[in-house]
Amino acid sequence: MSTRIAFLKGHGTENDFVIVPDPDNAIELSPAAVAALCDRRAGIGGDGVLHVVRSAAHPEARAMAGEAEWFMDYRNSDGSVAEMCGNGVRVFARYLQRAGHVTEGDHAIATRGGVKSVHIAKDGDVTVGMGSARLPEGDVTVRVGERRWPARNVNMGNPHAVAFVSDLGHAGDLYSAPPVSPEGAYPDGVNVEFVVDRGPRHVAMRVHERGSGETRSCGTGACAVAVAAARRDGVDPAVTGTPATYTVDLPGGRLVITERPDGQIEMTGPAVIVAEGEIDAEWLANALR
Ligand SMILES: N[C@@H](CCC[C@H](N)C(=O)O)C(=O)O
Repeated sequence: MSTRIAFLKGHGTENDFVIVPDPDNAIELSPAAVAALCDRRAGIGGDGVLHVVRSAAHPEARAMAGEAEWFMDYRNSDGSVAEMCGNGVRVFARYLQRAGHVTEGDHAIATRGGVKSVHIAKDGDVTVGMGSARLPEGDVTVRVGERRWPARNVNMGNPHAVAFVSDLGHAGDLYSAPPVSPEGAYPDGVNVEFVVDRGPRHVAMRVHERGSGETRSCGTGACAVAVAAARRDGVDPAVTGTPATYTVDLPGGRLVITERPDGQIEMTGPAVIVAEGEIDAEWLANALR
C-alpha cells in the first residue's frame, strides 16, 4: 500500500461513506482495512467504503469498461462485499463530478449489480437508474422480540425483506440483525426494512443493513420498499401502463422512487461530499496488525 492514501467523506441521506479514489486499483483494500476505515471511534467512520477504480483496472468490472469508465467497488462497514448500494452510487457520481471526471448530465457507472445510469441535475440531486426489482416467491417472516411480521422478499441486485409494521419503534434498537425465517431463505444474508404509511404513496422506513447494522438510509432498501408498498396497494405499472412514484422517508432524509411500466426503477436524492483528506498509512498498517 502506498504511504499517502487520499480519501473523501460523503453521504446520501446520511448513509455515509469513506471514498477511496484509486483509479489504477493499486490499493489492496482488505476486509480488515475497510472495517478499520469505517470504525466510528478509531477510524474515519462510515457505513461503507466507495473504492473508486477505473473499470478497465478491476477484474470484476473489466467486461463493463466499454459501457462505464468507472467502477464502484462497494464494501459494507464490516468489510463484506455487496452487489449494489443505491445511496453509494449517487455519492460516487458526486465524487466523479467534484474530481472533474464528469460534469452535470447523464453517465454510466459500473457496479457488481451491473451498469447503472446516473443523472446529475443542476439542482444538485442525483437520479439513478436502479434497474428492476425481482420479487421471488415464498413467504418470509421478520421477528423482533415477541413480534413477528410477514415480509416481502424483494431483490434489487441485493436482497431485502420488507415488513409493514404499525410503529417504527417496534423494530427496537436494531443493534443486531432481526432474525428472518425460514432459515436459509437468504443464504448470503439480508437487509431488513420496517415500513409504516405516512399518506397516499408516502411511507417511512427504518433499515438494518447486512454488513453495516442500522443505517440512516438505504437506497436499494427504499426501492425495495416502494415496490413492496405498490404491490400491497394493488399498484403495478406493468399492468396500468402508468409510472408509480412513492416518497420514502428515512431517518436521514427523503428519497423519491419511480417505477416505470417497463419495470425500470429510478431513485432521486441528494449526494454530498463533506470532507477530503489523507489517511495516515502508518495508522492503517497498525490497525491491520
Ligand atoms: N446502503 C446501501 C446498501 C449497501 C449494501 C447492503 N448493506 C448489502 O449488503 O446488500 C444502499 O443505499 O443501497
